[in-house]
Amino acid sequence: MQVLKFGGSSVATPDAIRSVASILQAKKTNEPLVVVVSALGKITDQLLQCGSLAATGNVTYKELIQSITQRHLDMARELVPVAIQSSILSFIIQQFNELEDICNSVYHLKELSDRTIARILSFGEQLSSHIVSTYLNTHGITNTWLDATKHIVTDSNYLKAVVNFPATNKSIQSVIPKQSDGLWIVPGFIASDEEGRITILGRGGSDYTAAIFAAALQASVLEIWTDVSGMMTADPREVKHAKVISRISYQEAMELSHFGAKVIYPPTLQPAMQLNIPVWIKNTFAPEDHGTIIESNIVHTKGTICGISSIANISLISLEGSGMIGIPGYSKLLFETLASCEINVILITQASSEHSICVGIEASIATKAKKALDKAFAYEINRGMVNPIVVEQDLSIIALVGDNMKNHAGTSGKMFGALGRNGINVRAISQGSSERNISAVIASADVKKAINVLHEEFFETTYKQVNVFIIGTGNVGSRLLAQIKQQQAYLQKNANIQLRVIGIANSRRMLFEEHGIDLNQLDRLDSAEPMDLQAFINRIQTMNLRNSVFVDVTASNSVANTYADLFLKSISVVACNKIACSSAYNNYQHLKGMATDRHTSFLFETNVGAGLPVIGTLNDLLRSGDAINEIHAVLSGTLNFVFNNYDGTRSFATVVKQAQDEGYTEPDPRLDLGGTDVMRKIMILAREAGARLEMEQIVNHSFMPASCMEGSVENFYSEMERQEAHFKKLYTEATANGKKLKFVANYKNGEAAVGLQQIDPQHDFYHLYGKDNIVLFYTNRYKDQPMVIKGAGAGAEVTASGVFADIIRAASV
Ligand SMILES: NC(=O)C1=CN([C@@H]2O[C@H](COP(=O)(O)OP(=O)(O)OC[C@H]3O[C@@H](n4cnc5c(N)ncnc54)[C@H](O)[C@@H]3O)[C@@H](O)[C@H]2O)C=CC1
Ligand SMILES: N[C@@H](CC=O)C(=O)O
Repeated sequence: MQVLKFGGSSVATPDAIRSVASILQAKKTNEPLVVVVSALGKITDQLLQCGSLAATGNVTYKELIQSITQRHLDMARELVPVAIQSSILSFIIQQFNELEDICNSVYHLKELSDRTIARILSFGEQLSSHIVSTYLNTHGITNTWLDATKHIVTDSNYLKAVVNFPATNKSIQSVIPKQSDGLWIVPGFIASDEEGRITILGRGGSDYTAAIFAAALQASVLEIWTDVSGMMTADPREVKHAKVISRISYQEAMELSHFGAKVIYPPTLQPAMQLNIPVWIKNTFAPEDHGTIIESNIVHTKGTICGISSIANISLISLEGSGMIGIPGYSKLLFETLASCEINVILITQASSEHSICVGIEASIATKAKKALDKAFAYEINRGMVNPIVVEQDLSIIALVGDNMKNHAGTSGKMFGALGRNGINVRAISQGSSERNISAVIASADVKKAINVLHEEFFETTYKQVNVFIIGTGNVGSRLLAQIKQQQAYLQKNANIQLRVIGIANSRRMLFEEHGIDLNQLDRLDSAEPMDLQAFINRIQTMNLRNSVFVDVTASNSVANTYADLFLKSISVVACNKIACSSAYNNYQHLKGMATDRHTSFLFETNVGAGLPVIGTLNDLLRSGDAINEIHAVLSGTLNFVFNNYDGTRSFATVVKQAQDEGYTEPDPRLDLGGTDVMRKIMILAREAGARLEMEQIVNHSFMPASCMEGSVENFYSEMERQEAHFKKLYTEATANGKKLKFVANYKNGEAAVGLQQIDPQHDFYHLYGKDNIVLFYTNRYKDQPMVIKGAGAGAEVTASGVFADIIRAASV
């Protein structure tokens, strides 16, 4: 014996009913089949509306009945051959005449009792089951229509009737023999009381009918056919990569369904569950899909949780006060008051300090609850023993569900770690002793992000999604975008990172694409909306995507000033812009502190030495217990290039211009030539090493004539031409001494200085070619021979790759 139930969507259209027929045909079983049918999709709501309109004196119920009649007639005409249509058509018309008579009475009496509602609603299943039965009979699938109202016996609670199981089981067993190959079509949802008055079985009623038949007949399986391929690991409208759960226990299904997975309403499956009858969720429109089997004793081989669910529109009600500690009776009064107002409590937490009790309830009844509780606790509130009730709004519950969580350490750590890293504040937590569910109350605005974060953490072993927002598409930014484009597929395949660029901006335009910008179509930026920095930041925050990384590839002060707002939302920042880290020490520390507090990344490896691993190495030394005592370095790629290439045959200005054209200089090359860029870098290293250093404290022995540094960049170049003799003299003197010119930065004992030096051939800095940088770290462990880091220290390609590495580091946290 098998029982199958087809829901409203499975019988909503003629094609859907044809699919039902194919499914039944494919069964080819010798077992008896009972097929329970819901009303055509949306009909139950419309029938209810007919009753309500009539009861409120609104005559449009007649038009609504007309259109419902038409839908059923059209359905029958399309499905049943013309020659034999007349009997089903007259049945439909007769049923709707009856419905109209009932609604007319409601209209005249302006009275709509529960009994009448039950009667009105019963037409939906009566009609759909007759149409299905007739269609099947006329297409070679012989069946018997069985009136559920004659066999399911209930009390007279018309809208949520309670089944009399002994009478019902006996009646069903008497009409359906266990040993047969018959097929019965049964209307779901409807029953009758002992006087034969129609009753309905409440929410999920057709599932209940099916479960009642399955239990009465001790079916081998109960199949629930619907329009999705089973219960999923998360709501697929929220989580793109949600997967169907192939097997799940009854208890897990209960928990998941309670928390919003609307595929089934498990309480209605209770009769089948009590007898351990497996319940199989299948898709009428994709019958080849496996679906979900709900049964007992599931052994999950993978993972500790089977799904993630959520409930929206929650309010938290808090009862708090020092007068509660150690005094029994507060929770009794709280829950009694809520119960007396028929307020359902969805979640409960109480701290072991007994100082507060917090309950989650439906938001729509929060005001009613507060009023009732303030009244109930008026005495205690007036005496200051407890505070007036606090209601927090705009909240939702998210829950992890899984039998395997029991006695399995680490699930909640993983859950809250992932939420924390993404800046999702948890307002309340609840875990029952069954350890099958961990629930957290969070802001509704964070729900989508939270579910995705958790889904990724627990289910998506394939890859982690990282959402990147880049400002700056110049010299370095354009190379960064090219490198990301080249590596996206590689990262997904080899590093399990799906790196999506969601926003790009420069000083003129900004472009967003929630599902990732196609990096082959970057010219779209030229016609995108005008750049507005605040709007760009707001957009990142409101998109609220998980694993968001902001990348600053500008040299802009205003962009650097946005980092704090980003950290507030736990968004990681990667910057090659040096302004933030070389700003006032307090600001630098504040930003680093914020990033740490928010468990997010602030990475700026390229601030010193471009793509060279300078800051990372320094931090590794410190983390492993070493201390930086001295730093000696050549930190300007531009100046090293200039002094390596200037020999008096071309003007100094021409060589500087070449450095700029090759992408080594700052957007404003005067910062390189005047030494500011090197001052920033040595200060950043000193700060990272633990020194509290400001720019004003660094001594700069500048070699630039003051006149070159005044006015515009144009003036800078023309004045350098005029001062050629000065640069030639510097060069000639050094060469005459057998030395090379290097712009050197030194740090020792909390003091730093930068300046041009003549370097002799024995020095580590002498053989430093092209645009290379070199850094010598003298530490407690590297006393005599320093740790040396050397290599290309400027250039768009290497800098972009350093930024890219920081993005991947931020993504890998
Ligand atoms: N070139 C190199 O070797 C290295 C450069 N860097 C740093 O990289 C950063 C970028 O350098 P480049 O790409 O050479 O500069 P660039 O001048 O070529 O590009 C700067 C980009 O930032 C955009 N931008 C500037 N201000 C903006 C604002 N307020 N809002 C939106 N967009 C804005 C510009 O439109 C442009 O797209 C600089 O901070 C530099 O210090 C760091 C290490 C090495
Ligand atoms: N302009 C800088 C680039 C790297 O920070 C340099 O020349 O070193």
